[in-house]
Amino acid sequence: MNKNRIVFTGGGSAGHVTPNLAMIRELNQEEWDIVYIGSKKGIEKELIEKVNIPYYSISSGKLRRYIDFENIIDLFRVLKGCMDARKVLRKIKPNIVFSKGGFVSVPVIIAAKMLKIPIFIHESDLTPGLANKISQRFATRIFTSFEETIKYFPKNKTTYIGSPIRREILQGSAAKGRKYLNFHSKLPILTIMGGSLGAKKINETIRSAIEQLTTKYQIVHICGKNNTDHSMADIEGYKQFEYVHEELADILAATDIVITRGGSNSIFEFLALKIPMIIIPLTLQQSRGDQILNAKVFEKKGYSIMLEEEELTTKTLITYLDNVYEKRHEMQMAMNLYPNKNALSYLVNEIRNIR
Ligand SMILES: CC(=O)N[C@H]1[C@@H](OP(=O)(O)OP(=O)(O)OC[C@H]2O[C@@H](n3ccc(=O)[nH]c3=O)[C@H](O)[C@@H]2O)O[C@H](CO)[C@@H](O)[C@@H]1O
Repeated sequence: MNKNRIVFTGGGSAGHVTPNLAMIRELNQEEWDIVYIGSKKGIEKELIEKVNIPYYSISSGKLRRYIDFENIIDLFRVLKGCMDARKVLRKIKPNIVFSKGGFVSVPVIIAAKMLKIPIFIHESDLTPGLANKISQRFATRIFTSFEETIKYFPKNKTTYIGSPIRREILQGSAAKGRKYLNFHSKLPILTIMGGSLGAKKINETIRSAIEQLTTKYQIVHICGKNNTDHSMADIEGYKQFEYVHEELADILAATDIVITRGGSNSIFEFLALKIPMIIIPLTLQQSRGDQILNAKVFEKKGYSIMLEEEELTTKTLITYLDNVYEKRHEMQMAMNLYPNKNALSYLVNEIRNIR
C-alpha cells in the first residue's frame, strides 16, 4: 500500500510542538509516513526524538519586530532555511505540510508554497504570532484555538476548532500522580508551571513564600531548564522539576490548583482538566502581549484569575491563591460549560481528507 506523507513543523518552545505531538500520535503510522522539520537546537528536537520519527533540521533565524543588526544575519539564516526546507520537501514529496508556528516554521511554509504542497496552520494564541502572520497568506487552511482569533485571518480559509490537546494528558491517574510525587491526600496539590521555558520571577516568589505555602499545599514546581534549587531539595511537600514529560498527565490529574504562564496550550489543557488557574502572563516587556490577552479571555469566562507579574509578591501570591481555592468549585462550574470541540479529531480528519 502506498503511504501518504505528512511533514510537521513548528518549534522554539514546547507550545509550538505539543499540538504536533498530539497529531503525530493520532495519525495511523501504517497509513502515514510522518516527518518533522525543526531547528538544529530547539526544544522540538528533544521532544520529537521521543516519538521516533525522522527529524530534519534546517537553518533558522529569529524574527523580530524591531530594528536590529542581528536581523540582517537572521534574514540570511531564514533564506538558508528556505533552501534547506526545499531540499527536504523535494525529497519527501509530502501530501501536506502542517505547521504549528514558531520561527522555524516560516522557511518550511515558504518552501512548501513554492512546491505547491497544501499547507495547514494552527494558531494557538488569541492574536496571531509573527510566524503565522507571515504564513497565513501561503496557507491552504488556518485553524484557531480561540473563537476570537478568526477575525485576524482570511475568512474563507479559517476555522475555529479549539486546542488540539494530547490525548494522554487527559488520561492521567491522580493516585499514580500522588505516588510518583510521594504526596499524601491530606493537603491539596498546587502545581506551578512557568511555561515550557520556566519563569524567573515566579520561581523566586514561590521560593520566598515556600514556608507559608507548604502549610496549606503540597507543591509541584516545574521551573524550567537549569532552574531547580538544590538547596531546597529536602523540603517536605515541595518537588521541583526542570520539565516533566510523560508523568505530567498523572501530576495534573492529582493537581487541585495551578499557577501558570498564559501559554495557550497549557491553559487549554488545564481548562480541559478543569483545574482552577492563576495565570501570570508574560509582560509586555517580555513579549508581544499575547499571553495577557489569553489570560483576560479566560478570566472573563470565569476559568481563572489573572495576576500581572508587576503585581506579583509573596503577599499577592498568597491572597490570590486563597481566593482561587475558595472559588474553585465556582470556577469548575464555569469550565463545565466550555464546549469541548475535540480539535484533535477534527484536525486529523481534515488532514485525512486532503490526501
Ligand atoms: C515564551 C513564549 O514564546 N511563549 C509562548 C509559547 O509558550 P509555551 O511554549 O510555554 O507554550 P504553551 O504554554 O502554549 O505550551 C507548553 C506545552 O508544553 C507542555 N509542557 C510544559 C512544561 C512541562 O514540564 N511539560 C510539558 O509537557 C504543556 O503541557 C504544553 O502542552 O507558545 C504559546 C503558544 O503559542 C504562547 O502562548 C506563549 O506565549
